[in-house]
Amino acid sequence: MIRFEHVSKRYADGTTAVDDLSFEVAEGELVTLVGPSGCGKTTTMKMVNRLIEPTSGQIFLDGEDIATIDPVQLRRRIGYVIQQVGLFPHKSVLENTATVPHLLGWQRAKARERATELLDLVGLDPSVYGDRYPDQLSGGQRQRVGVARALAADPPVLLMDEPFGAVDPVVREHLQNEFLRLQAQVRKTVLFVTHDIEEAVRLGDRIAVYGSGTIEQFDAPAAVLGAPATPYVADFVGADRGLKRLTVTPIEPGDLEQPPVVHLDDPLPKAAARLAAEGARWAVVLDDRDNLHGWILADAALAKSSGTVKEHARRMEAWLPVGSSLKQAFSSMLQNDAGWIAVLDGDRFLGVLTPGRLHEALRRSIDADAQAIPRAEVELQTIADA
Ligand SMILES: Nc1ncnc2c1ncn2[C@@H]1O[C@H](COP(=O)(O)OP(=O)(O)OP(=O)(O)O)[C@@H](O)[C@H]1O
Repeated sequence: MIRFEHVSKRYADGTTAVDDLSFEVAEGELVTLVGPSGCGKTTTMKMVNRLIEPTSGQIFLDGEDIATIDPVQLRRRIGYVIQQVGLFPHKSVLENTATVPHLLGWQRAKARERATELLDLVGLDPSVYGDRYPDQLSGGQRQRVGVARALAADPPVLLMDEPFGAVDPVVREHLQNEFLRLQAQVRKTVLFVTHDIEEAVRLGDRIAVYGSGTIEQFDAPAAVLGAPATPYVADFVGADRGLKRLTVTPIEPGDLEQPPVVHLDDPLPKAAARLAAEGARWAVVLDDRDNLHGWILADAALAKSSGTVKEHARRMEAWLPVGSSLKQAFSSMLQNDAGWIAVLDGDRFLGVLTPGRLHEALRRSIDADAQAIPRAEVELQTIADA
């Protein structure tokens, strides 16, 4: 979809910002460009929408050399989101979002309809925020409007230059999650610039790690973390690779524990007997369709009580869909102050992830990469057998 062939950019003062760069981004792929300040990420990105012209080399969009496309036409095919969102201060949120459809000559009603749909998509209720002005929004909300505006004309390509760089870490994580959900729906071809390796790992299907004007490694996040191509990359991704790996390691069904399960309509003595038989302190409570309801704690009174599990069950807030990252699991445990979290496939209960199992999954993932085999095939050695 986007292809760089031997692209270099030398500025008038002699600075070589980008040096003989060749790489390709597939359709629907999200590639993050990451590296320290001044390594040429922004220059790379701005050459795609011709805000900067290369000194040599060619860039192709969908097979077409962009040097042959009129820059205005080109930019209509490319959404652009930057850190200082650049919303028009005197236009409402809805009008800001409808900017490109207006420029493209869409009818007013159709442009407003599209803008409304997009605000919804980025998680801003149009009936609440549509008529506000940018200075009546938080930083995170302004960034969402920026994303909505960039998507308004449904361009196949999105360029995002540190779009979440100016918000605090909590809002940033929210925006990243929302953006991932959005991208799963809209599947744009995205180039995303960041200097934060954690963000690059979290969002990228692949990551381009920049050295000085060149790409040192272009690979899937797990490969960049697990097998850095050069000492420079190893240094850049940092010593706490194990922690970052939490971000890219999904929860798999094999990671889960199977605690005792009781149902909402079970009589309490039956539930108590179940817990006693398994020597468990708690059980997971499912409803009659085997969907997660919550959990129940073993206590002495349970066996003697009449009634059903329903009256004693507690709601479970800490749950995640299978495939979520171990990092999400870890933060959900911390946020909910829970010793375990339930893992679901749709509504179906699959099992629970405990801190011990989380740690094992992480070690398996590291060992699997070292041995280049699937995670499920790794046998963990304990200190005793080592
Ligand atoms: N107009 C310009 N004239 C001269 N040098 C420039 C110009 N724009 C950028 N540079 C230089 O080119 C190099 C690459 O800049 P670029 O903005 O692409 O880096 P970056 O990786 O995006 O950095 P940051 O993360 O700080 O935004 C830097 O050394 C920068 O100083």
